[in-house]
Amino acid sequence: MNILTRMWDFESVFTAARAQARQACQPVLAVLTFLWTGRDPLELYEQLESSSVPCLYWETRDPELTLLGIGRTLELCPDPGSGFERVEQRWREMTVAALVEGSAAPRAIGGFRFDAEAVPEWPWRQFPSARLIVPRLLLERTPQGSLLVCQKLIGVDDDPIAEGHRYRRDIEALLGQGASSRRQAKPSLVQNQGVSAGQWQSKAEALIEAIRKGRLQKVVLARHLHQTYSEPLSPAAILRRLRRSDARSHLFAVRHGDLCFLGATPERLVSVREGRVRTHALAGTIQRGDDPETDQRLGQQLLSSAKDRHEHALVVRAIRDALAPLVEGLTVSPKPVLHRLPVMQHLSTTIEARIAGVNGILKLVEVLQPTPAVAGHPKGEALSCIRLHEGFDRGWYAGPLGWIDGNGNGDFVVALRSALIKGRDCHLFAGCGLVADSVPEYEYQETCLKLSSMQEAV
Ligand SMILES: C=C(O[C@@H]1C=C(C(=O)O)C=C[C@H]1O)C(=O)O
Repeated sequence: MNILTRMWDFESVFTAARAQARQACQPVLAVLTFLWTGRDPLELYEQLESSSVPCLYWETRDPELTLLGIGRTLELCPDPGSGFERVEQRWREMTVAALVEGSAAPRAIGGFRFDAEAVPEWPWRQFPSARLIVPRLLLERTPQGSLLVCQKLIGVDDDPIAEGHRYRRDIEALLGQGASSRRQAKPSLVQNQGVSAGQWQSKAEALIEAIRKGRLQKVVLARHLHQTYSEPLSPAAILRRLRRSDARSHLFAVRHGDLCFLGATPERLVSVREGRVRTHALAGTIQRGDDPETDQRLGQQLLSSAKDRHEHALVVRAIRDALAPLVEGLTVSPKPVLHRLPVMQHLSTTIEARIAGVNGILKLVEVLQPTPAVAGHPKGEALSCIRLHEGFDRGWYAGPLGWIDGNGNGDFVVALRSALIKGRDCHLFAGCGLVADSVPEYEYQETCLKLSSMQEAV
């Protein structure tokens, strides 16, 4: 049984928030925190799978943090054309004026499409282009313990007593959720659709030719597989399998109606904690070996591959150049190291800095996204190439996904090794960087490797 070890008085906090809202003539965000002991947030996520409440799941490594957002008190959406800056400003104003009871700062979670300028197409048409949600209830778990955070925007005409009752009822319902009983057997694959290896490789060949002619230096060409399974798919069961198979990647799931976008990505776009900015360039890939010697040899091969080092260096340079005007004390590790995952290994270079001036994490996300690791270089040419030649809408695949809090902290990953799920349908995405020395056949094999971790888990 879960225990709320301290019960705040919702009604008096909401009454105070309403008084504040009336004085300011605008709604005030009230945030109340309780200690929470008990169930794994992923189990709760599974319980909520059949409900229609918006749900967001997030589980990162280094540092370890699990978030389960349930419901929505408000949504922050970038206005078309104004980028993330307005959103950041709105969030800052709202959190400065928030009434916070307890230790947790207000927090919003969400993500954005890979390409804000491309028109959403099937299978993404029903999925929002951008969505930063301030969840009504937020479970936060760190190695230090768990908290239940209640976030409510109180307007000048709200009834604090009725709102308080509503929260109590919702928390009781959450506490009353029984342990999961339906451990689903893996459904079997019925249909698999996507462009053939030959078609994809000819496309890659044409793009490599364009690179050789100097039209651009790198482009990331992706694949979209549409699979149909024998039974409706359970995002929670997939997350559970991903968590078991890959201890290094960051898990995420965003549900919208009957669609769920989820995955386990190895790539962090950027994190900010107490002003400290951390990111890495992740590009250059080779498979893992079946035994330690082969594994070691393959790792060395990747580290000494001129083609992969070039592909990687473009990413390092672009991240450094994008961050430089917004940070101070920028440091880049002198050379890449191996980032080892269960079926493949990547080159990774750590980049760190301190945030400068009034810049916030959304500003950093805006200038970084998409990096050449997932788009190419130069950015404009690479995006045009993708729009023209890739042949499908990436939607949220390879886009930024993460959270921001009221203390200026935040963490965004690049939504790779991911899938969009709807009932029995599963859309899988994976890509790879093409440079002048790329060989289409090897690149195709690389996309198969990248698709395999998610395919295994579905
Ligand atoms: C584009 C993907 O991965 C990216 C491309 C990589 C590469 O080309 O070597 C490596 C890691 C990621 O930055 C993907 O997983 O779909």
